[in-house]
Amino acid sequence: MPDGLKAIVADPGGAVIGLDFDGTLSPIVPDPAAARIHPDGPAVLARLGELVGAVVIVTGRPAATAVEYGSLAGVPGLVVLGHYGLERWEAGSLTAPPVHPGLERVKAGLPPLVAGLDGVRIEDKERAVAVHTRQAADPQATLDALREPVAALAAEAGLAVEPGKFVLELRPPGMDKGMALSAFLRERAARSVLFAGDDLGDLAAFAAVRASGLPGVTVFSGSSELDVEADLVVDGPPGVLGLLASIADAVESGRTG
Ligand SMILES: O=P(O)(O)OC[C@H]1O[C@H](O[C@H]2O[C@H](CO)[C@@H](O)[C@H](O)[C@H]2O)[C@H](O)[C@@H](O)[C@@H]1O
Repeated sequence: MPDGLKAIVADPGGAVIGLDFDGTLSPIVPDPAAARIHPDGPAVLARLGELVGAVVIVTGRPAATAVEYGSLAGVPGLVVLGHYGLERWEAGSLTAPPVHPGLERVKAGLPPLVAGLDGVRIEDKERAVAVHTRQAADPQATLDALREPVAALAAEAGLAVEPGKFVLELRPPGMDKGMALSAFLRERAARSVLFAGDDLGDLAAFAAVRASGLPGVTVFSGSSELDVEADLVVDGPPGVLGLLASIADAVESGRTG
């Protein structure tokens, strides 16, 4: 067992368990609106929420969408940091900054830019917009063709481009999953940390785990789409949830044994 996991099990009250949503708790599907948490997810997270210091989901989704698609409203103590940390959902309440003024510009500019590109989908997330190519005949070539014009539009609007699995997101700059996780670790005075993710946007959170100076574990939710170095590599959402359940088992057996 990696040292970070041993620290979590030995002192669960000081542990922060950070989790990405899409590709980590929810299997990747062609239509972003059809994504739902793995069936074991809500029960495993509810169990873990009773055992550790905090469970926090750090996602590119709006926080309320992750709560809805994850059936997560009943998870004890859960915090959801949406839009890469711009939004915070906790105990049923959402706090979020005003919508970035550049969003209007990109919402108007994107449809003509993708017109004629079959299978390209625009996801309007209110505080960000995502351009998806997963449903195009050649998702990678379509994504590559869009990189430059999307970057130019984002720059005009004062927005950042966040690349991911067959997606380019245009979102407000100045925040990422690493900054969000680091601030949360300080807020909770964490004594250990685990972060599980599957995509490029999660790398900042992996770096934050390493920079925290805490006993920590990075967990990559593996698939054929991306290869990333982490302390542990598991097989997609079932693998992540299996790992979380085994942490809960170990904590509980430490209490009784
Ligand atoms: O930070 P996350 O929770 O991983 O969210 C990142 C983006 O995930 C979603 O897109 C990804 O999942 C879709 C559903 O499985 C898939 O169709 C798409 O190809 C993936 O890129 C979501 O739609 C975005 O809004 C999230 O920001």
